[in-house]
Amino acid sequence: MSFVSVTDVWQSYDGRSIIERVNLDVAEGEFVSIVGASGCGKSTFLRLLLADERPTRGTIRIDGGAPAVEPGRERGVVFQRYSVFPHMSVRDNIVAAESFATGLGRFFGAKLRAARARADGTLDRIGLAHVAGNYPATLSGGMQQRLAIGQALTARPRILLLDEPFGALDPGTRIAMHDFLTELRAETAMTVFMVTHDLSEGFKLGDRVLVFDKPRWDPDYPEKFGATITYDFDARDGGIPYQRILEKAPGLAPDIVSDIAPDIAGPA
Ligand SMILES: Nc1ncnc2c1ncn2[C@@H]1O[C@H](COP(=O)(O)OP(=O)(O)OP(=O)(O)O)[C@@H](O)[C@H]1O
Repeated sequence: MSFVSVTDVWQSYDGRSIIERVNLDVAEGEFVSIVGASGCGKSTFLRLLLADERPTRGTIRIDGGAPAVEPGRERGVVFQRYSVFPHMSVRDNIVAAESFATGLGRFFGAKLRAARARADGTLDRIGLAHVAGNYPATLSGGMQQRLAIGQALTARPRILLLDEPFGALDPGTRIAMHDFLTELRAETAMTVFMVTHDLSEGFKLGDRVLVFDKPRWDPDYPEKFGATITYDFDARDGGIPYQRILEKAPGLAPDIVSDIAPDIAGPA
């Protein structure tokens, strides 16, 4: 049985169709990468999974039920820009995230001490124990993003939603973060949805790579039709080498290829 089930989902804003006819079944523990041209509705799709918004049409089911409005234990989320609290120490960032995600309110006394001990366990796991007392501003970009992932994991969510989590990092840090995420995934068996602008990253980390694109196009009214999943590639065991994706998907729009994989795009 699928763990996340998306059936005929549409989303429009003020009559502008953003995504349409999206159908998807994801098993628990799968890692799903999402790519597509800028503005095609990838973040919108994540917000629907997060239940930040309700779809204009269609249904989303997580483990057979409607997604809870409060992400809490079910879903954790990480965005491209660091979402850490700058005025709190690294340890207190984890404590605050836990109290927020679990809806338990601020911790005091023995509960605070216990939460700090749990936070230290999380920091150990994400390699930040040595900077537990520091403020986030003293950390590198990669460390801040690890902290953001640590925050998302405090409530032990079953689904992790990542919106271009490594987009702001330099290439070396990015590769270190790939290793970190791969290890974390092996430990937790989480289901992951990751939006990325990098096809090679999508294939490296994902079990599947979904491409969002507009299959219908009205030149007089470009906003008439929304994007949907036009390809669902198997990326398990490395899948097809991403460089050869055009052999498998000759219909992949050139503007998408030049956006997500400029190294294999043909001349403009
Ligand atoms: N709440 C909203 N109200 C109105 N329009 C919105 C809203 N949220 C998103 N949009 C519009 O929907 C479109 C899709 O946005 P979205 O951020 O989902 O695209 P994206 O594929 O994630 O883009 P990018 O790759 O650039 O991050 C954009 O044109 C955006 O302006």
